[in-house]
Amino acid sequence: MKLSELLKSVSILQIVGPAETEITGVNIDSRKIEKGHLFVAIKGTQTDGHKFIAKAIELGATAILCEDMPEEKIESVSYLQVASTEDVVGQVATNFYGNPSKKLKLVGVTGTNGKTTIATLLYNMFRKFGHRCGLLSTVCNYIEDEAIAADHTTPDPIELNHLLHRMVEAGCEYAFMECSSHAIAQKRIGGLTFAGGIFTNLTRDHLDYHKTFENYRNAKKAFFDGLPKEAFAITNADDKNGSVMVQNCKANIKTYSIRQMADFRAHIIECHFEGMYLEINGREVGVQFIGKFNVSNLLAVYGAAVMLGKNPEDVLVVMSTLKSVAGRLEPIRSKDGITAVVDYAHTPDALENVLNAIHEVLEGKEGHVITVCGAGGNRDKGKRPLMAQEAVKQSDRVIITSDNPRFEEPQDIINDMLAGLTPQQMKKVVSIVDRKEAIRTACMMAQKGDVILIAGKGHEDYQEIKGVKHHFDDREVVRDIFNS
Ligand SMILES: CC(=O)N[C@H]1[C@@H](OP(=O)(O)OP(=O)(O)OC[C@H]2O[C@@H](n3ccc(=O)[nH]c3=O)[C@H](O)[C@@H]2O)O[C@H](CO)[C@@H](O)[C@@H]1O[C@H](C)C(=O)N[C@@H](C)C(=O)N[C@H](CCC(=O)O)C(=O)O
Ligand SMILES: Nc1ncnc2c1ncn2[C@@H]1O[C@H](COP(=O)(O)OP(=O)(O)OP(=O)(O)O)[C@@H](O)[C@H]1O
Ligand SMILES: N[C@H](CCC[C@H](N)C(=O)O)C(=O)O
Ligand SMILES: [Mg+2]
Repeated sequence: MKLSELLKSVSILQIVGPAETEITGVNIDSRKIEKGHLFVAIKGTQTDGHKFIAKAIELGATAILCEDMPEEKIESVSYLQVASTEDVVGQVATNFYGNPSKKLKLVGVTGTNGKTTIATLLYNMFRKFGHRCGLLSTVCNYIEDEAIAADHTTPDPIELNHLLHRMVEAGCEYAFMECSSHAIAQKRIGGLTFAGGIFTNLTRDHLDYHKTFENYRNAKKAFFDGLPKEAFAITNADDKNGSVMVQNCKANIKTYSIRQMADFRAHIIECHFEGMYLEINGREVGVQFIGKFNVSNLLAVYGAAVMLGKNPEDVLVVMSTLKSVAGRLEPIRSKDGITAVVDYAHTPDALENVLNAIHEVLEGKEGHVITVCGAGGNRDKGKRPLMAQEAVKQSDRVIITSDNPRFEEPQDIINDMLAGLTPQQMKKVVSIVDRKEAIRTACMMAQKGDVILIAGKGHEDYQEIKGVKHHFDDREVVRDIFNS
């Protein structure tokens, strides 16, 4: 692609070197540069991409997009200066891959919890409607049936546009994606054209990165500020930030609620371990999910499907066939009548909700609740004591253990969690650093009718310790224990 074509709609402050050249690829990481690539130098949280300009050229970069012009320049290389590389990299990536989001109906989901669930259910639903679809999510990316491992919730702008381009090539009509707050703040979704946006909820998470709750909220809001007027924006009227999100949104705004008047409304008629019976906008439907929060998630799915032009009755028929997403309230039963539930709850709010869901189902029955949970290392420390409090509030026994310690000492993380508890609360808590031992202990404590919640890692099949991912899967561990 010609450099001028690649930089369409990008405001360039200065060009040094050849104004036109043929570009074979775009990269923000010097280590991935190949001959003929454009290297985009970005100032990051760990280092400054500008430091790797020389390295990129050595590897074959023929053009450099930067904020600061390097002092030493090479004659054959084009240097293009912009005010903010982060602001324009999305547009450049989109241009390079032929504007794939415009050729798809792209729906983005943002909020603290529920993104993976909603995006995945929409992908499953639209495939059941017979459409070719793509999915970008924390668990895995998909182009129709082809699974492509995901290492971020939202990929970097280059990979993101590459994946969307591959979806277009594969004949996809729809793409559903999660928009993490990091991704929005870092403009990974810059330049994309969305057909719709969904807001789930906003509670505490990622304050290590955003510093204040307000910054975190504004990052999410920026997604809705950027939606075009042709798009729809579906927001959760039950969340106190639901209306803030769409304050400056030009799109067609719709609301959903399980508590008040809204465009999309639902209430629970009946609930058991296998699922719920719901009324959605006046029609009844049986679903294979539990938990009030899943009613909200399903409403968001319903709303988006209707806004994408589907007939409400058909949507409910397909909805009744949808199954829970990997590692989200995934039940595993023992021969002796114990139920383990593996869930990805890794915020105080998610823990509260998941435990609520378990109690809603247990209501009137004998069983106790035993919770196994930890907190991730090198992430928001403030959430740790709050997570322990939530676990203790609604469990009969709690085993505090390790999640992904990353570069922290596991015992330090556990201590941060325990610091949130009173001596009285401590009486129902034990801490066991080794996660497998913690799960085994919970299984030993449990009796017929009890529920063991294993929270935090959901679908993850690894435990990340000091930069190394060791194989670890909560579901596998609990199945082995149940079968032995
Ligand atoms: C804090 C954070 O989000 N960091 C992301 C950010 O990296 P950064 O700003 O720290 O980059 P940096 O390491 O300082 O490097 C600056 C620039 O120099 C470049 N570089 C660096 C080294 C080199 O040799 N050559 C080179 O060119 C880098 O490619 C980069 O462009 O931009 C990178 C490219 O997009 C991301 O890979 C990286 O994700 C890190 C690894 C990460 O762990 N992110 C997590 C927190 C994250 O993004 N999570 C959210 C989900 C959270 C949720 O659950 O909601 C996600 O979307 O996955
Ligand atoms: N609507 C919701 N409200 C509150 N909690 C929820 C909701 N949906 C799911 N959860 C809880 O949050 C956990 C994570 O759900 P999910 O993976 O769908 O969220 P996410 O927003 O994609 O998370 P991440 O930011 O880590 O990608 C679930 O395992 C469940 O415990
Ligand atoms: N995407 C989230 C996932 C957290 C999952 C939990 N298992 C942890 O490691 O903290 C994050 O990176 O904060
Ligand atoms: Mg997710």
